[in-house]
Formats: sequence, C-alpha cells, structure tokens
Amino acid sequence: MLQLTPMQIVGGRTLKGEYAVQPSKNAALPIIVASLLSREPVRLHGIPRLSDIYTILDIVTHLGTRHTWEGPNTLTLHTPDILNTETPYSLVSKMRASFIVMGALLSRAGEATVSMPGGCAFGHRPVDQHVKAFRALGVDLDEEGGNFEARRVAPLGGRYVFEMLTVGATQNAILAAVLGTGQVVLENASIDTDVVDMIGFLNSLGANIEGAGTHTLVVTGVASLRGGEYTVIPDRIEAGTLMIAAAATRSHLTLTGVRPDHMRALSMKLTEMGVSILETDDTLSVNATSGVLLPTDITTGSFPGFPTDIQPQMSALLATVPGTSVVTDGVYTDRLTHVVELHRMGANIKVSGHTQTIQGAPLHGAPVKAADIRAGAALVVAALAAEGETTIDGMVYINRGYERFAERLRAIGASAVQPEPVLATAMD
Ligand SMILES: CC(=O)N[C@H]1[C@@H](OP(=O)(O)OP(=O)(O)OC[C@H]2O[C@@H](n3ccc(=O)[nH]c3=O)[C@H](O)[C@@H]2O)O[C@H](CO)[C@@H](O)[C@@H]1O
Ligand SMILES: C=C(OP(=O)(O)O)C(=O)O
Repeated sequence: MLQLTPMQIVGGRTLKGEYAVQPSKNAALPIIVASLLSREPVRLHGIPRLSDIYTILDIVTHLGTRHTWEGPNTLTLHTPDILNTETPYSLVSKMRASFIVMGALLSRAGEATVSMPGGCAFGHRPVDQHVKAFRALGVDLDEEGGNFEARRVAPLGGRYVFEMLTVGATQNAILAAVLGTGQVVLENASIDTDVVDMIGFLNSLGANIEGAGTHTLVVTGVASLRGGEYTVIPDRIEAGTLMIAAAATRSHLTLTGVRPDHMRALSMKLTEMGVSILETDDTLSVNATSGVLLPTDITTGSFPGFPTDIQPQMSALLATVPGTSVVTDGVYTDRLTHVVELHRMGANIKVSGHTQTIQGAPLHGAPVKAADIRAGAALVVAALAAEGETTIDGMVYINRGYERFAERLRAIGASAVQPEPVLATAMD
C-alpha cells in the first residue's frame, strides 16, 4: 500500500513570481456528474488532476461512463448507457459531492439508490434539503439504513423553496429536472460560482435552465442533451489560499488564470487589512510587502460572501497579524479542526462556542496533522509564515484539493517538499 509522506516546509521565506491557478475542483466535480445526462461524448477542459476527481471518475465509471484523458487537464466522458443505478457506500463515503449522482440518475434513468455521502469531517452535514426538494418535485424517496432510494413516478414538476442557500442541493435538484417533460421552479437557489458553472455546462448541451446567478431557477425538461465541449472555471479556493499565503509571508505574488470577480469578498478583506490588490481580467497581484497588517473580523457566508472553504486559511493568516481578530464560520459552525494544530505552532486562538478569537503572534515550525482539506491548507499557510521547519501529516486530505502543491509552492520561492510515497510494510 502506498503511504503518503508528510510535507516539509521551512518557513519565513517570501514568495515571489507567478502562480498559475488550477481549474476548480468543486466546479469540475458536479460537471463530471452532469455529463451523465448526455448519451454523446463530452469533452471537458480544465479538469484538475486531484484525488477527488479520480474518486468521482470511479463513481461515474461504475454507473457506465467511459473516460479518456488528453494532456494534463482535458477529459472526454462518454455514457452511452447507464449500467447501474446504485452507488455503493464504498464509493460515496469518500466525498460529499458524490450525493448529486442521485439527481443525474433520476434524470437519465428514472431511479437511483445512493448511500449517505462522506466528505470532510468538520461537523454535521445533513442532506435534508436534497431530500425535501426531491419530494416536493414529485420524486418517491425512501431512506433505509443510510441508503436513499429514489424513483421518478411522474415527470418532475412544481416548486421548491430551499430553507437555506445550499450548493449541493441546488445542483441535485437541477440535475433531476433537466431531462423530462415537466417544469421545476427552484427558489432561494444558490448563486455559487459552482452552480452557475454547472448550469452553463448543461445549457451548452441543450438543457433549458433559466436564471443562473439569481435565486430563482426555472428548469424546463428536455428530451435529451447533445455532446459538447466546455471549459471549467478556475479554482477560487486554491486562488484564495495563495492570496492568503502571500499575505501571511508578507510577499508580492501574482496569480494567473484567475477570476478576480469570484474573489471579491477575500480581496476586500485583504485590502482592509492593508494588502494591496491589483486586478486585470484574469490576474490578481497581491502585495503585502509594505509591512504592518491590521487585524480584522470575518463571518463566512454563501457566495458572494466570505467562503467557508478559506476560513481556516484566513484564521492561520490572522494568527500572524498583531492585534485581535474574530472569526465565525456561519456556514459550517464547527469548522475548527485547524485550531488545535495551529496551537502547536504557537498560535493564540481561543474558541468559545463557534467563534475563534485570535491574538496575532509569531508562529514557529512544529509537527502537525491535517484532519481535513482546508485545515491542511491552513497548516501550509501557517508553515510558510512560521520560523523553522513544519512537517504536515495528513497529506491525503490536502491532495484532495491541491495539485502537486509542494512542487508549485517551490516554484514561487517556498522551501516545501513532499518526498515520494514509499511502499508501506505490513507493520505500518
Ligand atoms: C464538493 C463541494 O463543492 N463542496 C462544497 C459545497 O458543499 P455542499 O454542497 O455540501 O454545501 P452546501 O452549500 O450544501 O451547505 C451549505 C450549508 O447548508 C447546510 N445544508 C446543506 C444541505 C442540506 O441538505 N441541509 C443543510 O442543512 C450545510 O450544513 C451548510 O451549513 O459547498 C460548501 C459551502 O460553500 C463548501 O464548503 C464545500 O467545499
Ligand atoms: C469541504 C470540501 O469538500 P467536500 O464538500 O467534498 O467535503 C472542500 O472542498 O473544501
């Protein structure tokens, strides 16, 4: 069995030059699932080579998709027939995004059995909105022993008002309604970039979804989708992680291949803290070399609010900024697994209820362990800023979302290595 080695970072170096942002993991995953709706080949540009992508490819392969890679980031998917309508626990347990195969299977095959999904372990992540939306639109859905069994008994139709803004449940409901003869109205729908990108992809294949980027979506069923070609948006969470890393190391870094309009909540916060941000259409220059940064308060929210997926990294940055900052995650209130690890590096973070109160202090290197993907990214940010060497274990989580991370950090001046995996023995 291959065992991932820890990443080793010697901190205190400034970052410089250009960092090419990878394509978006969280936009690519639902688009790969959405490709199940077409019988024709679909060619996707901008698919990052990440473990989450390989996991979703295992799932769609199980359902009947054949895929071929072309070059590093182009993927052709072809699902002439659905071969299975069941997605077992062994596949779904690895990743949250897998639950939206339910909507795709309902559309294409009229039935689906899907296990309760997995994903990062930072608290309760219910699927009640997926279930309520399906039922409101006429799907017959039962849950037994952690398995959801869904069946389309008539064309999907009607209206559902989401009780909160949810990316995954909005995507699931859209997917279920794309193929058919009914019309579905989704209110209080998510306007997240990953929802908008999935709609753009589906409409490019002939789907009829109106209202992308607004809170009311109208999905009018169509008989079939054609094949096509589509380019996935850049990864705003990876971009955000690097913008924060530049600030934490008081560096000047330019991100290329980025969508500055997707980064506004973070850009505004960093500007408020004293970081200079310059945008072009597809680059962002982050300059934190002027010296003193100011503390700030953050509350995460749905897009276009401050993303929960960069809250841990931002908390790591604020742990280096003199003064008091207060961070509250309004989306995942218990997303706090980074805190205990940052303590090992000298961070002064007090948690009371769901709130982190952070007193900035110099950080030092230490052995630490990532417990989830963005907690891992926060440890990388802290390690880049800290004096001395940090070894970060739990790379399996970081590799879910960051492509060849150590190598790409080295290219912008970091001292970061992740030795090649070794063959583990039975004793490991
Ligand atoms: C693979 C992927 O793209 N994952 C992202 C996606 O997750 P995911 O799509 O799972 O997150 P949601 O947008 O659905 O969750 C938002 C909020 O709604 C709640 N909720 C959601 C569904 C539901 O049925 N009931 C319910 O209560 C959640 O607990 C959370 O508090 O969006 C999250 C919020 O931006 C990100 O942190 C994840 O990285
Ligand atoms: C939390 C994430 O992924 P997931 O929803 O799959 O756990 C993430 O990408 O930050």
